[in-house]
Amino acid sequence: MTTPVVQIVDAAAYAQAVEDAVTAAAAYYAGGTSSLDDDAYDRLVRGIAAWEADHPDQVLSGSPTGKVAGGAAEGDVPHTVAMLSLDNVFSPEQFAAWAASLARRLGHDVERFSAEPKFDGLAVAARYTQGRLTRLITRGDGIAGEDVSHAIGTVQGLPDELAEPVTVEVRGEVLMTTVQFEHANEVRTAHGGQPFANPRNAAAGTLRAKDRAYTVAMTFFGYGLLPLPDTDDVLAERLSALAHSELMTLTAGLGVNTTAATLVPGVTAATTDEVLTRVKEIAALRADLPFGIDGIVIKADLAADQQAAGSGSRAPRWAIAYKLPAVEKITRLLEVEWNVGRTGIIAPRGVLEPVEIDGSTITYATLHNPADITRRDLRLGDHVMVHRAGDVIPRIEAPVAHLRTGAEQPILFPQVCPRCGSGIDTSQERWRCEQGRNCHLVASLSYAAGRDQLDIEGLGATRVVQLVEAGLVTDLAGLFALTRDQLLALERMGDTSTDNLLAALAKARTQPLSRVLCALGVRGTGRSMSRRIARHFATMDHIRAADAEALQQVEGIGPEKAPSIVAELAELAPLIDGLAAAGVNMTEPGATFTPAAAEPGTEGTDAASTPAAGPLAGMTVVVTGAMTGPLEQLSRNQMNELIERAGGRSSSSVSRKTTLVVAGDNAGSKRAKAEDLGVRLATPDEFASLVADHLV
Ligand SMILES: NC(=O)c1ccc[n+]([C@@H]2O[C@H](COP(=O)([O-])OP(=O)(O)OC[C@H]3O[C@@H](n4cnc5c(N)ncnc54)[C@H](O)[C@@H]3O)[C@@H](O)[C@H]2O)c1
Ligand SMILES: [Zn+2]
Repeated sequence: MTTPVVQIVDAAAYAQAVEDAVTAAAAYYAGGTSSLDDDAYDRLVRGIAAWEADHPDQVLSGSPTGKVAGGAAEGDVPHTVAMLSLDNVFSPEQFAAWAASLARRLGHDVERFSAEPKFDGLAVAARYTQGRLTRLITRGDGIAGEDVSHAIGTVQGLPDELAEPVTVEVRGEVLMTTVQFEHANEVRTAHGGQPFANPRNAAAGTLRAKDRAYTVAMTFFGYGLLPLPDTDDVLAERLSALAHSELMTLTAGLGVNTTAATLVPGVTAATTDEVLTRVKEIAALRADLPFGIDGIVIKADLAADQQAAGSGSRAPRWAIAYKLPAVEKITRLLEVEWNVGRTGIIAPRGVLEPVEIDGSTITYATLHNPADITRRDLRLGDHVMVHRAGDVIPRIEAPVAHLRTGAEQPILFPQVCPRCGSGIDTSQERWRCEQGRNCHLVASLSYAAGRDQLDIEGLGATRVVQLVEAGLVTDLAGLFALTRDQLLALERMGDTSTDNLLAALAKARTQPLSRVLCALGVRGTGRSMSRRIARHFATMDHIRAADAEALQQVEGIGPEKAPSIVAELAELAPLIDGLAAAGVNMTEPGATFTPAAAEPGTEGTDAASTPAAGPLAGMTVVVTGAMTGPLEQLSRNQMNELIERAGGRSSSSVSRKTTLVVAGDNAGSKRAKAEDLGVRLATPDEFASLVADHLV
């Protein structure tokens, strides 16, 4: 898996690319505030390298290629032995080619490899004098680094004192575990600071920061042990002769954290195949690790092989980084949705500008709870670092705060349950609908009682909650079994309200089939689809008898929707039976069912061609603007019902297929479009007289 490179077309583009890369690297190493994610940076640098390979005489001296830290970092504490970077491979083939070239250089196969995780943090050298930690130095440009000794004491795994009073340098990676990162951002934002975009940036920024009002913990993993000028000769000689794996055992023995303490300890391997097996194992465990890794480091284990191979100016020849696909990308947070789970938990979910991570396009990411959003100071429109590893649901790691423009908006939290409209229990971090598991029932009953469905006046959300909480209703059919006494026993239900509700329920029983069907809330059957189905099949029995193929006779139902409607109706069978038993109407007035012709798909089998009678027969009608006169009280849905009762088809957009546009007051673009296309226009009054016989 190789990430495609950025294509550089000419010298000007090359110069720009170099400038962009140097700026990004400087920001990255200085405080973790690059505007590029690693993948974007790596593609840029590979593009630069590709161009330089073709134009060796035009390489700019500022180019990041071939330099430690892209030439962007420096320092004034010289390293005793250069602290280099690593070359990369991305596939088994590239790894095999590297091993083969190393073997050629050595004159024999590598005696033994070591393989260990490549920690995604930053390299430091920790100098111990007679067992005491005296100095902490960054990698810098590889030759000299920056003194960050102020961080001593905040890095777990790097003891102040070793188990033995030896003078040595331990090299390794400082990082933040996921938990340390979340804590660091919480503390930081609580102090009015901006959150770090990811653990690596957080570690880089924290390690270099001096005089902060607060301290946050980091973690160290050692992967190198070498003598210092003051190390006694015996030890110095011993360290220079030990294999990498032996040095690691020694390091752990001195009390320093190493890979041995992780789920993915370093191992040795005799062959490249064994190495590749280990690479796969580590890759598979990546998502479960409590810290980030971006690859596997493979080293020639024996000191003799290392010494024979030597090092280049940027990287040793005896080690290679087998890079794993990037799991982090920067994208934008467009919206936050609030979804209600089965148990009533109201969970936020981020809607992202689609971004590809490791071959999948990511459009959503989990956000845990409202407190989490506040803690991380997330805003709508923010650039965010999105993390996705393995099959784990993508998560927003943090905002990329330094990319803010000021146009970002606060994320609004819901005031009521977004599904059923009840109150929200905010006493815990995870918000929950006060209805808990009943939330869904309250929502579906409220929907069924709505104006465009059964239109049950007096049955608002509050009353539904009351009925559900009193245990009087457990499904839609239960509404029709409510007795006068039961209702009277409820709080705030007097004689009048009770009678009104019972009358509204009696009226609801007589609603046309289209509205009953809509009230069931079958996915994919909103108002207009319910009307089309009801007009096509005329009775609930015909609908229930229809298979997926028969359902596809209805305009707008395709091969995907049909089976899911059939399945959902089958699931709803007991409820539909209950409604029928409660006396709810199951027929569509004015509609007759004509079974489809034997050959499906031929002329005359779709709903539109079911010969419809009425003044609007064969017409497609669009309503726009405010209705007046006899139509004034009608909702859009009721207007559409009227159109269909009168034999027409209702539509919401004007096209060449539109036959009539009913344009009321303040009709805007639809009216203009109708005029453009020469579609017939009618005022609400003209239309009312046209369909007078069908007005109820
Ligand atoms: N986003 C940006 O703008 C930006 C800018 C510059 C660099 N970067 C990123 O930094 C990386 C390149 O930086 P680099 O030169 O520091 O190299 P690197 O991180 O790819 O590899 C070398 C480093 O790996 C580390 N390492 C981790 N585990 C190790 C182990 N077990 N053994 C030995 N070394 C181990 C050491 O710190 C070593 O210096 C790239 O991934 C690049 O994307 C990003
Ligand atoms: Zn709810």
